[in-house]
Order: sequence, then structure tokens, then C-alpha cells
Amino acid sequence: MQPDFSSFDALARSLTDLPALDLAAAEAAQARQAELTKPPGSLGRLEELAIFMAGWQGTSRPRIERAQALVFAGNHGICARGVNPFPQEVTAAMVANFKAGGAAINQLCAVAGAEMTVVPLDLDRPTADFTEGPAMTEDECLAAIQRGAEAVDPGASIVLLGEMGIGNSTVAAALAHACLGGEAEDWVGRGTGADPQVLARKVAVVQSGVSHHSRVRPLERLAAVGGREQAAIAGAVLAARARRIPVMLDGFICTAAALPLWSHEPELFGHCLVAHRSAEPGHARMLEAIGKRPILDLGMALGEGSGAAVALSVLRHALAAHDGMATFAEAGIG
Ligand SMILES: Cc1cc2ncn([C@H]3O[C@H](COP(=O)(O)O)[C@@H](O)[C@H]3O)c2cc1C
Ligand SMILES: O=C(O)c1cccnc1
Repeated sequence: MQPDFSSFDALARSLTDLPALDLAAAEAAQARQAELTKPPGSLGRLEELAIFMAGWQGTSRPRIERAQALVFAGNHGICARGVNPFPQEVTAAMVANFKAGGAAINQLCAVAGAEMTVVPLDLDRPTADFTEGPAMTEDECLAAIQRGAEAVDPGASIVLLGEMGIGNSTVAAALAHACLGGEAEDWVGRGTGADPQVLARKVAVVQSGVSHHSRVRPLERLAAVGGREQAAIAGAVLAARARRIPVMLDGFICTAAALPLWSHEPELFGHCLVAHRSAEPGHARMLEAIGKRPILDLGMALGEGSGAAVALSVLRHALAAHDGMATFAEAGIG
């Protein structure tokens, strides 16, 4: 069943019978791993990744024919509170840079073999300041969720998700605080280089915003303290799930965007890999809370989907070994 974006209630109802992993395909891939010409387990995480891909693609020999990278961009009313070192205009300027091929994500996607699409979401209409009221109306938020869902190519073998939105490390911290509890300080980090004054403002804003919206239900947290690019990421995660397409989430901000789905139903995260552990300190805590082990830990803290693109190369290695290696029987060994 496809997700229903007509209201949060309809959306919640439509998420009850999304497809699960194909256990038979995952077991067949696991059996194949045991027959390949290597000591059992010697490819470590690469073996797990191949089995994961087999389960979600529903075949014992998963392939990446088409890797789609989606970078959603949005602007945030919370920037009025002085939580971001860079001005908000950088969001649109970076969108132009993505389109011209000059950003980090362009270079990383080119090497990893991903087709990148940037989806700007009403950049000239920032969300509202979430310390004063909801960042978005229900309709605005659902429209962004739907834009994200519709951006997913049904023919993609995997979808990489990323974001661009000045101020969104504060939005991500608010989503994490709302979904995972703890203290605001647990989730706030330096983002693009906040100094101690900016950092203190980020903590205060996250504290006040989350307490202001403490009664909203999980999916509605996207509207309360989220942003359009976070809502679009959540929509893309759901659309991919409906088609059993595996997803690679990037770092701190991208993982935070999917947390309202996790709070609603942890199973909604089953088809998602987390590409890397961001240098943003809240990310390690977040990954522990949701039980996800990142593929890489490179001290990156960029966003844009940059970690997802690098982790795609690891995934390609995993599948190349899984698909191309000879079995002991084929090689006449043992
Ligand atoms: C030139 C530039 C390129 C970026 N690419 C991603 N981000 C990252 O930084 C932003 C979040 O950090 P904060 O909350 O501190 O504004 C997001 O746009 C994120 O994707 C960038 C930031 C800048 C300045
Ligand atoms: O890990 C991230 O997603 C991140 C961290 C800091 C700034 N932008 C993105």
C-alpha cells in the first residue's frame, strides 16, 4: 500500500501494512556467503550489507543498477534566533552550486556512481520560528512529505538521502530532543561552527521549542519543530519502503529527519542504513538510541548526503564480492 498524504491521521493509518524484508532472499544470501571462497565471516560488515540488500531487494544476488541521491533543501524561521553562523542565503546559493556541479556531493556522487537530484522546497518561504508556534501547518508539512515521496525513482536500486538548509542542525537537535528525550544539550552541536554564544542560543531554542510542542504525536513533530527538507526526507523514506527500496541515510541531520517515523513505529526504519557517524556529537547518542550501526566513521560533518555517497562505495564493494566470488564447489577448493 502507498502512503496516504491527505492528513497525519490518514498517513498513520496507511503505514500499518508496508512490506517487510524478504526473509527467504536474505537467508539465501546468507547461505551463499557461507559457500564463497573465504573463511566464514572474513568480509565482516560487507557480508551483513550484502545480506541486508538481498532481503530488501528480494533477491539472493542484489545489484546496484541505479543509485539515486536526493538532496532536499529548505529554509528555517528559527534562523531569526541567531542559531546559525552562515546567513540563510547560503541555502539557495548552495542549491545553485549543486546544480552547477561544484559542491562536495557532486564529486562524491560522481565517484560512487550515484545520480544526484537536488529538490529545493519553497526556499523563499522559510518555515515559522518553532519557539512561537508550529514550524509548519499540517498541510505545508504533508505537502513537503509528499514532495519527498514523489522524488523517489521507483526503479532505483537504492536511494541516498541528504539535505541542505542553513540552521537545520538546530532543527535536527529539536527533532532528536522531541523524539528521544534527554536534555537539549545532548543533541545540540556546533553545526557549521557555532561559537559558545551561538551554541547557548541553540540550546535555549531547542529547549523552549520542544517544551512548547511536547504534546504533539510523533509524525506531527515534523510540522511542529521540523523543516521542509526533513519532512521530504521522511516522505522519501516511506515511499522507498512501500517499494522495498533500501535507503542510505547520511549523517546527523538526515537521521534526525527520520526520527519521527522511528518514534511512530521503529519498524519503519528497517530498510534504512546509516552511512556514517557524524562528528556532530549528538549523532552517536542518536544511533545508540535507535540501534543503528553506521557504516563509516570519518569525522565528517557536512550533510548534503556526502557520507551516504561515500558509504555507497562500500556497499558496491560488498555486492561485488557477494555476486562475483566463486563458491568452494565452483573453485574446487575444500
Ligand atoms: C557552504 C555550506 C555548505 C553546506 N553543505 C551542507 N551544509 C550543512 O550545514 C547546514 C547546517 O548547519 P547550521 O545549522 O550550522 O547552519 C546545513 O545546510 C547542512 O546541510 C553546509 C553549510 C554551509 C555553510
Ligand atoms: O552530520 C550532519 O548531517 C551535519 C553536521 C553538521 C552540519 N551539517 C550536517
